[in-house]
Amino acid sequence: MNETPAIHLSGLRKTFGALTAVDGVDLSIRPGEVVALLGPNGAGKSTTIDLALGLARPTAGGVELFGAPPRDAVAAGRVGAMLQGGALLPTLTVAESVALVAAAHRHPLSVAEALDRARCTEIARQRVSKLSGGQLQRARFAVAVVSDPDLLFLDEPTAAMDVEARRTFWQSMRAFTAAGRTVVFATHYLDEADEYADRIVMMARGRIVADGTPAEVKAVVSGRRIRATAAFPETPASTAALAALPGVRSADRHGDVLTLISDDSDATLRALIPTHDDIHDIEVTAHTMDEAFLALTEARDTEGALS
Ligand SMILES: Nc1ncnc2c1ncn2[C@@H]1O[C@H](COP(=O)(O)OP(=O)(O)OP(=O)(O)O)[C@@H](O)[C@H]1O
Repeated sequence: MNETPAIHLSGLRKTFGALTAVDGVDLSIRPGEVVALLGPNGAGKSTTIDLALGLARPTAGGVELFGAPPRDAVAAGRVGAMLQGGALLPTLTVAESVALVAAAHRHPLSVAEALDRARCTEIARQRVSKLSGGQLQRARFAVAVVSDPDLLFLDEPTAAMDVEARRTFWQSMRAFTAAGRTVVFATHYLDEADEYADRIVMMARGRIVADGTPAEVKAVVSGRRIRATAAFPETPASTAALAALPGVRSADRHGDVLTLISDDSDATLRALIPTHDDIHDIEVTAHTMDEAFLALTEARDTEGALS
């Protein structure tokens, strides 16, 4: 394929003193892809976005947007962004904020069109200082799309929104991406990434630990933890028998407390209960995202990237 990528990051690194925030990221995103950057706090998502936009200088490695340095793509109005720290002037109305940014671009949308796309028409005359968290995010989205960009970066766009506001936000995003634009959004939420992205790039500790379709990435992180209290004696043979149950990835026992990590908790429980009638207080929980990221980071450290 010889299409120029919308985003090309190669060997990207960023250190802050002794801390490595981005640790050798290679990533190519095609025009039209909607990509979620998924990861826990401190994974390096915001720093990667800042580097991609040319707002921070990499310690090593390179960034190209549409085959050119970020500043060229930004100057050409091809890139929009909604960043975590991006403030709007509190005394302006929403419409004035959008108009101000539109004036800085060569081929902007009309203010009315940008407000409409961001579902901001009814709050157009409100002052920024009076907006709720969700309204403020919509206003920031209107500002990000007024240049009619081909590529949009969104850093945790729904952070301050309730469920309804999130739904409205993603509807306007769908309308934006239906026209073939490229979107990269950072999020902590697997469900949000699953529902709205074509591709999920998972980051942990500054690195990419998984990269694939939502179905592929969900399969990697969807393990369940089964915890139970066991009365039977702890022997190597009893632990090995637990580890051999269907779906079990690992079996661990500390005193009476048994912990199984399973890829198929239903199958594991169906086999466990008939053969172990002396266990009780069974509890099944989803892996937390942090546990999944940790497991992936450790797997990558020992086996190479899971992608
Ligand atoms: N300007 C800075 N100076 C020093 N350290 C920084 C700076 N910016 C980020 N960091 C550190 O780099 C690491 C990565 O931060 P980053 O904000 O990129 O992560 P993130 O994945 O976006 O996290 P979050 O989801 O909390 O926004 C963190 O440990 C953070 O404290």
